[in-house]
Amino acid sequence: MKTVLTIAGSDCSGGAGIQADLKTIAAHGLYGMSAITALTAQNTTGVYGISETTGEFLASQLDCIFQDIYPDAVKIGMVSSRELIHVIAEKLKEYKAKNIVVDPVMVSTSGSRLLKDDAEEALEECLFPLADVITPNVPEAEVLSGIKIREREDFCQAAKIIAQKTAGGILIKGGHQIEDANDYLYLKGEEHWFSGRRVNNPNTHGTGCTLSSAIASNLAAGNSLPESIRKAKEYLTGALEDGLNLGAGSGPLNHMYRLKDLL
Ligand SMILES: Nc1ncnc2c1ncn2[C@@H]1O[C@H](COP(=O)(O)OP(=O)(O)OP(=O)(O)O)[C@@H](O)[C@H]1O
Ligand SMILES: Cc1ncc(CO)c(N)n1
Repeated sequence: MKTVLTIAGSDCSGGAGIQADLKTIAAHGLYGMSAITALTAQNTTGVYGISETTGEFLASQLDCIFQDIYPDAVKIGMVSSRELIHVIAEKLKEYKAKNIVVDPVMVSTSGSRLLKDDAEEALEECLFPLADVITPNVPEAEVLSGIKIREREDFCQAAKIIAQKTAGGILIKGGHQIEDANDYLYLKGEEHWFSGRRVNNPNTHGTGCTLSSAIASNLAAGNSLPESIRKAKEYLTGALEDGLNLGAGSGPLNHMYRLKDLL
Protein backbone atom coordinates (compact mmCIF):
# COMPACT_ATOMS: atom_id res chain seq x y z
CA MET A 1 0.00 0.00 0.00
CA LYS A 2 1.25 3.50 -0.80
CA THR A 3 1.83 5.79 2.17
CA VAL A 4 1.46 9.55 2.68
CA LEU A 5 2.82 11.70 5.50
CA THR A 6 1.28 14.99 6.52
CA ILE A 7 3.36 17.46 8.55
CA ALA A 8 0.86 20.03 9.78
CA GLY A 9 -1.16 21.46 12.65
CA SER A 10 -4.05 19.72 14.37
CA ASP A 11 -7.55 21.18 13.99
CA CYS A 12 -9.56 19.84 16.93
CA SER A 13 -12.81 20.49 15.05
CA GLY A 14 -11.73 18.08 12.31
CA GLY A 15 -12.20 20.31 9.26
CA ALA A 16 -8.67 21.44 8.39
CA GLY A 17 -5.06 20.54 9.18
CA ILE A 18 -3.96 17.02 10.11
CA GLN A 19 -7.54 15.80 10.46
CA ALA A 20 -8.57 16.94 6.95
CA ASP A 21 -5.36 15.48 5.54
CA LEU A 22 -5.78 12.04 7.12
CA LYS A 23 -9.43 11.87 6.00
CA THR A 24 -8.39 12.82 2.47
CA ILE A 25 -5.57 10.25 2.36
CA ALA A 26 -7.91 7.54 3.68
CA ALA A 27 -10.55 8.47 1.10
CA HIS A 28 -7.92 7.83 -1.58
CA GLY A 29 -7.36 4.33 -0.18
CA LEU A 30 -3.84 5.11 1.05
CA TYR A 31 -2.10 4.78 4.42
CA GLY A 32 -1.78 8.12 6.23
CA MET A 33 0.75 9.22 8.86
CA SER A 34 1.12 12.54 10.68
CA ALA A 35 3.80 14.64 12.34
CA ILE A 36 2.07 17.38 14.33
CA THR A 37 3.64 20.85 14.37
CA ALA A 38 1.07 22.49 16.64
CA LEU A 39 -2.22 21.93 18.40
CA THR A 40 -4.85 24.51 17.56
CA ALA A 41 -8.03 25.23 19.46
CA GLN A 42 -10.38 26.13 16.62
CA ASN A 43 -13.76 25.43 15.13
CA THR A 44 -15.85 26.63 12.20
CA THR A 45 -16.05 30.13 13.69
CA GLY A 46 -12.35 30.84 14.26
CA VAL A 47 -8.98 29.97 15.78
CA TYR A 48 -8.88 30.48 19.56
CA GLY A 49 -5.43 29.19 20.51
CA ILE A 50 -2.20 27.70 19.18
CA SER A 51 0.26 25.54 21.12
CA GLU A 52 3.36 24.71 19.14
CA THR A 53 5.42 21.55 19.59
CA THR A 54 9.19 21.79 20.19
CA GLY A 55 11.75 21.35 17.44
CA GLU A 56 13.13 18.35 19.29
CA PHE A 57 9.78 16.61 19.49
CA LEU A 58 8.96 17.29 15.85
CA ALA A 59 12.35 15.81 14.89
CA SER A 60 11.57 12.76 16.99
CA GLN A 61 8.19 12.25 15.25
CA LEU A 62 9.88 12.50 11.84
CA ASP A 63 12.62 10.04 12.84
CA CYS A 64 10.01 7.53 14.02
CA ILE A 65 8.11 7.80 10.75
CA PHE A 66 10.96 7.79 8.22
CA GLN A 67 12.94 5.04 9.99
CA ASP A 68 10.00 2.66 10.01
CA ILE A 69 7.32 3.28 7.35
CA TYR A 70 8.84 5.35 4.54
CA PRO A 71 6.28 7.76 3.00
CA ASP A 72 5.72 7.78 -0.79
CA ALA A 73 4.69 11.44 -0.57
CA VAL A 74 4.84 14.23 2.02
CA LYS A 75 2.46 17.14 2.45
CA ILE A 76 3.51 20.11 4.58
CA GLY A 77 0.83 22.44 5.91
CA MET A 78 0.82 24.82 8.89
CA VAL A 79 4.33 25.29 10.31
CA SER A 80 4.28 28.46 12.31
CA SER A 81 7.89 29.04 13.34
CA ARG A 82 11.34 29.33 11.87
CA GLU A 83 12.77 26.64 14.17
CA LEU A 84 10.23 24.01 13.10
CA ILE A 85 10.74 24.85 9.42
CA HIS A 86 14.48 24.26 9.84
CA VAL A 87 13.87 20.89 11.52
CA ILE A 88 11.55 19.77 8.70
CA ALA A 89 13.97 20.86 5.97
CA GLU A 90 16.87 19.01 7.63
CA LYS A 91 14.88 15.80 8.12
CA LEU A 92 13.46 15.82 4.57
CA LYS A 93 17.02 16.13 3.24
CA GLU A 94 18.41 13.52 5.65
CA TYR A 95 15.81 10.94 4.62
CA LYS A 96 15.71 11.97 0.93
CA ALA A 97 11.95 12.48 1.03
CA LYS A 98 10.17 12.50 -2.33
CA ASN A 99 6.95 13.91 -3.77
CA ILE A 100 6.89 16.93 -1.48
CA VAL A 101 3.83 19.22 -1.53
CA VAL A 102 4.21 22.49 0.38
CA ASP A 103 1.04 24.39 1.25
CA PRO A 104 2.28 27.77 2.52
CA VAL A 105 -0.47 28.20 5.11
CA MET A 106 -0.39 31.81 6.30
CA VAL A 107 -3.94 32.72 7.26
CA SER A 108 -6.93 30.49 8.15
CA THR A 109 -10.19 30.60 6.20
CA SER A 110 -11.61 32.55 9.15
CA GLY A 111 -8.84 35.17 8.87
CA SER A 112 -6.45 34.22 11.73
CA ARG A 113 -2.72 34.40 11.11
CA LEU A 114 -1.14 30.93 11.41
CA LEU A 115 2.48 31.91 10.70
CA LYS A 116 4.89 33.99 12.80
CA ASP A 117 6.53 36.87 10.90
CA ASP A 118 10.02 35.36 10.87
CA ALA A 119 8.70 32.04 9.55
CA GLU A 120 7.70 33.39 6.14
CA GLU A 121 11.30 33.93 5.07
CA ALA A 122 12.35 30.50 6.39
CA LEU A 123 9.53 28.87 4.44
CA GLU A 124 10.78 30.43 1.21
CA GLU A 125 14.45 29.75 1.92
CA CYS A 126 14.31 26.24 3.38
CA LEU A 127 11.17 24.48 2.17
CA PHE A 128 10.45 25.94 -1.28
CA PRO A 129 13.72 24.55 -2.75
CA LEU A 130 12.72 21.04 -1.62
CA ALA A 131 9.17 21.15 -2.96
CA ASP A 132 7.82 19.33 -6.01
CA VAL A 133 4.92 21.76 -5.87
CA ILE A 134 3.86 24.66 -3.66
CA THR A 135 0.20 25.61 -3.42
CA PRO A 136 -0.42 29.25 -2.39
CA ASN A 137 -3.90 30.76 -2.63
CA VAL A 138 -4.22 34.17 -4.30
CA PRO A 139 -3.56 36.28 -1.15
CA GLU A 140 -0.55 34.08 -0.28
CA ALA A 141 0.80 34.30 -3.84
CA GLU A 142 0.47 38.08 -3.62
CA VAL A 143 2.57 38.13 -0.44
CA LEU A 144 5.16 35.74 -1.89
CA SER A 145 5.50 37.56 -5.24
CA GLY A 146 4.94 41.12 -4.06
CA ILE A 147 2.43 41.81 -6.86
CA LYS A 148 -1.38 42.13 -6.96
CA ILE A 149 -3.21 39.30 -8.76
CA ARG A 150 -6.35 40.39 -10.56
CA GLU A 151 -6.22 39.32 -14.22
CA ARG A 152 -5.28 35.96 -15.76
CA GLU A 153 -1.86 37.32 -16.79
CA ASP A 154 -1.07 38.25 -13.18
CA PHE A 155 -1.09 34.57 -12.18
CA CYS A 156 1.76 33.89 -14.62
CA GLN A 157 3.75 36.92 -13.55
CA ALA A 158 3.42 36.07 -9.85
CA ALA A 159 4.33 32.42 -10.46
CA LYS A 160 7.46 33.40 -12.39
CA ILE A 161 8.63 35.50 -9.44
CA ILE A 162 7.92 32.69 -6.94
CA ALA A 163 9.65 30.20 -9.30
CA GLN A 164 12.98 31.83 -8.47
CA LYS A 165 12.74 30.04 -5.09
CA THR A 166 11.81 26.56 -6.29
CA ALA A 167 12.45 24.15 -9.14
CA GLY A 168 9.03 22.57 -8.52
CA GLY A 169 5.61 23.64 -9.72
CA ILE A 170 3.67 26.62 -8.41
CA LEU A 171 -0.06 26.10 -8.13
CA ILE A 172 -1.93 29.35 -7.49
CA LYS A 173 -5.42 28.51 -6.26
CA GLY A 174 -8.23 30.69 -7.48
CA GLY A 175 -10.74 29.69 -4.80
CA HIS A 176 -10.72 33.23 -3.46
CA GLN A 177 -11.73 34.66 -6.84
CA ILE A 178 -15.38 35.59 -7.09
CA GLU A 179 -16.46 34.33 -10.53
CA ASP A 180 -14.74 30.97 -10.91
CA ALA A 181 -12.64 28.37 -9.11
CA ASN A 182 -9.87 27.97 -11.66
CA ASP A 183 -6.35 27.11 -10.50
CA TYR A 184 -3.12 27.89 -12.32
CA LEU A 185 0.01 25.73 -12.45
CA TYR A 186 3.39 27.03 -13.59
CA LEU A 187 5.75 24.08 -14.07
CA LYS A 188 9.20 24.32 -15.63
CA GLY A 189 8.22 27.23 -17.87
CA GLU A 190 4.87 25.69 -18.91
CA GLU A 191 1.44 26.98 -17.98
CA HIS A 192 -1.56 24.80 -17.13
CA TRP A 193 -5.05 25.99 -16.18
CA PHE A 194 -7.37 23.72 -14.22
CA SER A 195 -10.92 24.90 -14.62
CA GLY A 196 -13.14 24.22 -11.65
CA ARG A 197 -16.89 24.28 -11.09
CA ARG A 198 -17.54 27.02 -8.53
CA VAL A 199 -19.76 25.54 -5.84
CA ASN A 200 -22.13 27.88 -4.08
CA ASN A 201 -21.35 26.58 -0.60
CA PRO A 202 -20.04 28.84 2.19
CA ASN A 203 -18.70 25.77 4.05
CA THR A 204 -15.11 25.86 2.78
CA HIS A 205 -13.18 25.18 6.01
CA GLY A 206 -10.12 23.14 5.00
CA THR A 207 -10.31 23.37 1.19
CA GLY A 208 -6.61 24.20 0.94
CA CYS A 209 -5.53 21.35 3.24
CA THR A 210 -7.77 18.92 1.37
CA LEU A 211 -6.46 19.91 -2.05
CA SER A 212 -2.78 19.64 -1.05
CA SER A 213 -3.18 16.26 0.65
CA ALA A 214 -5.19 14.96 -2.32
CA ILE A 215 -2.34 16.07 -4.62
CA ALA A 216 0.17 14.27 -2.36
CA SER A 217 -2.02 11.13 -2.42
CA ASN A 218 -2.15 11.16 -6.21
CA LEU A 219 1.61 11.71 -6.47
CA ALA A 220 2.18 8.79 -4.07
CA ALA A 221 0.03 6.63 -6.35
CA GLY A 222 2.36 7.44 -9.27
CA ASN A 223 0.47 10.16 -11.15
CA SER A 224 2.26 13.08 -12.82
CA LEU A 225 1.90 16.48 -11.15
CA PRO A 226 -0.67 17.91 -13.62
CA GLU A 227 -2.72 14.69 -13.45
CA SER A 228 -2.49 14.70 -9.63
CA ILE A 229 -3.82 18.25 -9.52
CA ARG A 230 -6.67 17.47 -11.94
CA LYS A 231 -7.77 14.47 -9.86
CA ALA A 232 -7.32 16.31 -6.55
CA LYS A 233 -9.50 19.17 -7.78
CA GLU A 234 -12.20 16.74 -8.88
CA TYR A 235 -12.16 15.12 -5.41
CA LEU A 236 -12.30 18.49 -3.66
CA THR A 237 -15.17 19.78 -5.80
CA GLY A 238 -17.19 16.65 -5.01
CA ALA A 239 -16.53 17.01 -1.27
CA LEU A 240 -17.72 20.62 -1.45
CA GLU A 241 -20.74 19.85 -3.65
CA ASP A 242 -21.95 17.27 -1.14
CA GLY A 243 -23.31 20.22 0.81
CA LEU A 244 -22.43 19.16 4.37
CA ASN A 245 -23.47 21.89 6.79
CA LEU A 246 -21.94 21.53 10.26
CA GLY A 247 -21.18 24.20 12.86
CA ALA A 248 -22.10 27.86 13.16
CA GLY A 249 -19.40 29.23 10.83
CA SER A 250 -17.59 28.09 7.68
CA GLY A 251 -18.11 24.35 8.01
CA PRO A 252 -16.02 21.35 6.87
CA LEU A 253 -16.23 19.29 3.68
CA ASN A 254 -17.56 15.75 3.41
CA HIS A 255 -14.46 13.67 2.71
CA MET A 256 -16.39 10.42 2.59
CA TYR A 257 -18.89 11.44 -0.08
CA ARG A 258 -17.72 8.68 -2.40
CA LEU A 259 -18.38 6.04 0.28
CA LYS A 260 -21.97 7.06 0.99
CA ASP A 261 -23.33 4.02 -0.82
CA LEU A 262 -21.71 1.73 1.77
CA LEU A 263 -23.99 2.95 4.57
N1 LIG B 1 -16.54 27.75 -3.75
C1 LIG B 1 -15.69 26.95 -4.37
N2 LIG B 1 -16.11 26.15 -5.40
C2 LIG B 1 -15.26 25.31 -6.02
N3 LIG B 1 -13.96 25.19 -5.71
C3 LIG B 1 -13.49 25.96 -4.70
C4 LIG B 1 -14.31 26.88 -3.97
N4 LIG B 1 -13.55 27.49 -3.02
C5 LIG B 1 -12.31 26.99 -3.13
N5 LIG B 1 -12.26 26.09 -4.16
C6 LIG B 1 -11.11 25.31 -4.60
O1 LIG B 1 -10.53 24.76 -3.43
C7 LIG B 1 -9.13 24.60 -3.59
C8 LIG B 1 -8.43 25.29 -2.44
O2 LIG B 1 -8.46 26.67 -2.73
P1 LIG B 1 -8.55 27.83 -1.68
O3 LIG B 1 -8.24 29.08 -2.43
O4 LIG B 1 -9.85 27.76 -0.96
O5 LIG B 1 -7.39 27.42 -0.72
P2 LIG B 1 -6.96 28.01 0.64
O6 LIG B 1 -7.37 29.43 0.75
O7 LIG B 1 -5.53 27.69 0.83
O8 LIG B 1 -7.80 27.16 1.64
P3 LIG B 1 -7.91 27.37 3.22
O9 LIG B 1 -8.94 28.45 3.36
O10 LIG B 1 -8.35 26.04 3.70
O11 LIG B 1 -6.54 27.79 3.70
C9 LIG B 1 -8.80 25.18 -4.98
O12 LIG B 1 -8.77 24.13 -5.92
C10 LIG B 1 -9.98 26.11 -5.23
O13 LIG B 1 -10.17 26.36 -6.60
C1 LIG C 1 -4.33 23.44 11.64
C2 LIG C 1 -4.77 24.25 10.48
N1 LIG C 1 -4.07 24.18 9.32
C3 LIG C 1 -4.47 24.89 8.25
C4 LIG C 1 -5.59 25.70 8.31
C5 LIG C 1 -5.98 26.50 7.08
O1 LIG C 1 -7.28 26.59 6.83
C6 LIG C 1 -6.30 25.74 9.53
N2 LIG C 1 -7.42 26.48 9.68
N3 LIG C 1 -5.87 25.00 10.58
